Amino acid sequence: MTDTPATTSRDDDGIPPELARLRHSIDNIDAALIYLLAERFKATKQVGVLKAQRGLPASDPGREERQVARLRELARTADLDPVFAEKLLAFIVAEVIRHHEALAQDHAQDQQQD
Ligand SMILES: O=C(O)C(=O)C[C@]1(C(=O)O)C=C[C@@H](O)C=C1
Repeated sequence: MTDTPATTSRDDDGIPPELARLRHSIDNIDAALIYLLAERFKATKQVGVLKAQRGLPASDPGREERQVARLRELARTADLDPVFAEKLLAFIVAEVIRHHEALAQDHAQDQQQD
């Protein structure tokens, strides 16, 4: 089998052009979401290192509360379901906290070895 690019004309064969156009747009949006998430995780990794170095807790419920309120409001303005926006943030933040905890553990182990 030969390699096929991510978006192939073969994928679009035999489907209505309008559907193909919309799927192309969806693929672009999905790509943007992946790049945006990667940037967000790069930033939160730096936060995790900083927190580990200073012995700060992985999670900050007050900050999360403010983020939820802000994103729910943004979602309303953008005509997106605020409940979905809150769930998405919770999903992402849970992963960030997992990373923070792993970084804190690594940092504690490094300290013990010194
Ligand atoms: O802002 C922080 O303190 C973070 O660790 C980042 C972040 C986030 O992903 O936005 C993650 C965990 C905290 O509970 C709050 C926010």
